[in-house]
Amino acid sequence: MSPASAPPRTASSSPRTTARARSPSPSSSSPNPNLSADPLRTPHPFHADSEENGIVLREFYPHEMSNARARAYNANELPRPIELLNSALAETATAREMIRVGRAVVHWFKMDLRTRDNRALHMASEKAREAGVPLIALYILSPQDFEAHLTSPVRVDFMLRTLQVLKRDLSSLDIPLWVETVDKRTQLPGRILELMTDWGASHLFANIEYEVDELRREAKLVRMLAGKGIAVEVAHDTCVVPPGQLKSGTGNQYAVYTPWFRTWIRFIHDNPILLELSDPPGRNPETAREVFSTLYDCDIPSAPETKRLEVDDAVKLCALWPAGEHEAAKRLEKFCEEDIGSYGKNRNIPAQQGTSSLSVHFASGTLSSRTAVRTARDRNKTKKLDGGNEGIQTWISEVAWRDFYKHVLVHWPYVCMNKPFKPEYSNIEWSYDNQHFEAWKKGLTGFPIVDAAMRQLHGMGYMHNRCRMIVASFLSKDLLLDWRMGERFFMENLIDGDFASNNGGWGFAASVGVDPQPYFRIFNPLLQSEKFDPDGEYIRKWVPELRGISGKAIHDPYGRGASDKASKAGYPEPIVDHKGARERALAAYKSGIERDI
Ligand SMILES: Cc1cc2nc3c(=O)[nH]c(=O)nc-3n(C[C@H](O)[C@H](O)[C@H](O)COP(=O)(O)OP(=O)(O)OC[C@H]3O[C@@H](n4cnc5c(N)ncnc54)[C@H](O)[C@@H]3O)c2cc1C
Repeated sequence: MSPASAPPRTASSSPRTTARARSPSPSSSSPNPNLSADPLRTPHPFHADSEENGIVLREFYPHEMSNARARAYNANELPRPIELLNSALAETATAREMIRVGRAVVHWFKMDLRTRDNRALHMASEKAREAGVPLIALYILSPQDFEAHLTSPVRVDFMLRTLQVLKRDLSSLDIPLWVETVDKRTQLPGRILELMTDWGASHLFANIEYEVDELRREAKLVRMLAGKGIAVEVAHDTCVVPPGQLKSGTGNQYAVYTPWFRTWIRFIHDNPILLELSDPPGRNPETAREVFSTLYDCDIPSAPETKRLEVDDAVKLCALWPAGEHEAAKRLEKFCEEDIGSYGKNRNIPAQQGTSSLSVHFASGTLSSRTAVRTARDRNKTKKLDGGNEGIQTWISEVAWRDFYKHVLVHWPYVCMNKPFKPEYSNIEWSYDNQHFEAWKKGLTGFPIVDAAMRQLHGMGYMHNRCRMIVASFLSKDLLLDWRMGERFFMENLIDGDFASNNGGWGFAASVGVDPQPYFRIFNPLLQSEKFDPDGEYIRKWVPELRGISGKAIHDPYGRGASDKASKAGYPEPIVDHKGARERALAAYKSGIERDI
């Protein structure tokens, strides 16, 4: 669910909270900053200026980890958070085995908000069934976690709507869903212990979340509860292949996708159980409603104030993104029925509905990637993931990216600490030009494809993958802005915000992640626009100022003889010259990487 955490911010920068700043109307005048203007150089939170105990201090936690500490992880000199959890499980294994089932078994829902094909929920249900006791479902809402993890208001709204669906589904099986808000995130383990004790429950089941905070918290919880005679049992669920399973020929974790993907496929072929789907929970014993009567009419809370949507936005988003696992299943079915065959051809064209739009469901756990891969595979004429229909193969390879970035996060946990994958990339000198950042955020850069994409984000809480790459490359290469500002802004605004995928995507586009290619991977926004939005359909949809411009000028109105129309409509001139910006970026990357540290 989250990276290493940050403390609550004073104000939400989300465009859709009740205190939001609206996207400009087509006719409104824009700041239109350009490179020659004197830029505002207000210090930004990511602008480091002091160092203490090897950690670069920044205004907001998480601090960037020092290069020395990151290298210590790479040299296997520091235990990774997953290892802390594994040690806690190993050390308590005997004690946990001896714990007899109490009056109930509990499943703790986190980012796995579904009943179907949910590994830990299935284990919990089986445990309860074998012992003939009720299963209780628990969800703990932590506003501090939302702040710390930069969860967007659209995402919070989606999760709360999903909880309503989940509550109904569980209730139809006589399983109560107890939802509680915990003010301070540090109180969460203690509160779980209190609830388990009150309910007389002996076993807590949960799926593993792979972010640093969560792994550390779960390791503590396993030990703390074992000491009180309560067993915590965890399951790998969110990835098709659990992190840590795939090693290169030299026994190392892969940092490059293509060889990793080949091994991922082979591993699944060798372990078909990975695509076996778990049954949903069974019905609770009839006595459950009597014994735990107070747990059945628990209300789903509304969003914390800083994460609340305006009413009109809430209505719009509810229609755009219907919540819950049934919607996910319907969407998956429709995509596999109608679109997957042409996915390879259409997936890069943002004006088309060529992709599945399932990321919101993966991120909230209303759909498992196992179910997705299995469903797609079952449509194919072969059981091999790398054979048969090309569209199916390509889509499965995209779902695999999600696994890949989680594997990366688990092995190199310092990417959670605002750290580039290669420590030496920390030396690149970024810009903190606020006018540029504002223009990028608002979709007023004067680069139509960039502006369309940013406005899609504001309008839908979502952006097409091709456009995510374009705007991320534009921010980090053309504007040379610190990529972490963009990464954060995405998390604060995406409905499918997922730490590992977002961090991986930004790492790819800004060349600070695994397999960085700074000297080759600099997107030309104009060429991208012409190639992937050839008729300008996507641009016209999201940038109404440009609707009156026809032909190729849509991609570059000021460079292609449509200046009058564009400026009359209030559309800004380009804030940078791409060619010059490219040279500047190359020089900055080169000098940063080569600087000795
Ligand atoms: C800068 C940047 C930031 C991103 N941030 C996120 C994020 O916060 N959350 C998120 O889920 N995805 C993120 N992505 C990946 C990708 O853009 C989205 O997953 C995709 O656009 C979702 O649309 P879809 O469901 O229609 O995808 P489809 O094309 O239908 O793909 C199916 C699924 O495969 C997975 N997938 C596809 N491409 C990627 C990828 N490049 N990386 C990881 N998983 C992938 C997703 O789970 C997606 O739902 C980011 C990409 C970039 C370049």
